[in-house]
Parts: sequence; C-alpha cells; structure tokens
Amino acid sequence: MGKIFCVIGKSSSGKDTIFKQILEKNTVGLKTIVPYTTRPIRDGETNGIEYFFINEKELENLERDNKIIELRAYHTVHGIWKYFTAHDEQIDLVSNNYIMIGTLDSYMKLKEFFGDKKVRPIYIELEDGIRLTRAIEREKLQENPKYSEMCRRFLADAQDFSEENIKKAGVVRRFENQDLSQIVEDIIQYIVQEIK
Ligand SMILES: Nc1ncnc2c1ncn2[C@@H]1O[C@H](COP(=O)(O)OP(=O)(O)OP(=O)(O)O)[C@@H](O)[C@H]1O
Repeated sequence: MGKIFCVIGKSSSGKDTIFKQILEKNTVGLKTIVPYTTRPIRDGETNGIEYFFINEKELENLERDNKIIELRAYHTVHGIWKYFTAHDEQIDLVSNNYIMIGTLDSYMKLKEFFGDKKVRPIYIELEDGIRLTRAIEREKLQENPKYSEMCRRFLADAQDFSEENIKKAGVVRRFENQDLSQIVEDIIQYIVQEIK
C-alpha cells in the first residue's frame, strides 16, 4: 500500500525548490498530487505543476461534488486566496506513493481522510533571518513584488508553525535547508526507508 509524503514548512523555507529536486531525482517513482488554489498565478509558475489555478465558481462546483479533502482560506492584502486538495482521479494509494506540498493543517486533514499510517510529514526548517532574506530575494525577481503580503505571511507563519502546533500535528523529524543537495539526499533516504 502506498503513502503520501507531505512537504511542510514556513514560507520560503524551500518547499518548492526541494520538492522539484526530489522529483527530478525520482529514483523511487513518487507521483505528485497537484493542489488547487484560487490565488493568481505567479511569474514562472505553470498551471497543473505547482497548483491547478482555478476560480471561485470552479471551486464551488468541486465543493458541491464533495471532492474537497482540505481547504485553507487566507485573507491576503489582495483578497481571499484559497488553497485546497481535492479527492480527484490523481490519488490511487493501492498502486502508488505520492509527494505533495502542504501545511500543518492540510497534513492533519490528510491523515484524517486517509489514516495515520498512509501520510508522512517532511518538515523543512530554516533559521528565520536566512529565510526572510531568501523571501526578499525571491520577491525582488517578481515583476510586481508584493512585499506587504510577504511580511504578512512571515508573521502568520510564526503562529501557524508554533512549537505547540508542530507537536500537535505529530511532526517529529525535521530537515534543515542550509545545503540544498544535502537536504534532498536526506529526504530521499527517509522516503526509501518509509516505503520499504
Ligand atoms: N538551500 C537553499 N539555498 C539557497 N537558496 C535556497 C535554498 N532553498 C531554497 N532557496 C531559495 O529560497 C527561496 C524560497 O524557496 P521556495 O520558493 O522553494 O520556498 P517555499 O517554502 O516553497 O516558499 P512558499 O511557501 O512561500 O511558496 C527561493 O528563491 C529558492 O530559490
């Protein structure tokens, strides 16, 4: 039976970067569960790769069909952005192992939906100063940098990922994102052990 590996961590901790590298080196045949969002697409993103980018009307249709496993709504400076995982035809735990990017909350909802044994966290950690510097550098590269939203997320993360919440979610192992090739190697080793 397959497992779902859920990559979680604060904003700019390196989730997207690590996720892409793991998939590039994909020696264990992991599949992806592409999440959905109603936020606007960013420069460099592709629909169906980082997210399925959909509108409110399409989300309503999925809700009506009871397809939503978990949904988060963020009150941003640009309005409400929703991020969610849908129980669509992507997911087949009889045949496959999956890797996806999530939050502590979505990780817990996945566990509720599929059962504790089928869902594993991959928690990415990084010292706040380095993380904020990386966030600023990333934002600068955008055509219209959204620094206030970046700051809002940085502050919100401090609460969302409090030690209490991390413990409540049952996250024990942490992966430090200083050196990219090292963290990717450590995570792949962990996944190989978990799916043995
Ligand atoms: N090990 C690393 N060394 C140097 N830079 C890194 C490293 N990992 C990631 N970065 C850079 O840090 C920035 C944030 O990384 P990334 O976008 O992957 O974070 P994220 O956790 O997915 O963020 P968000 O949740 O906000 O989307 C990116 O510009 C990325 O290139």
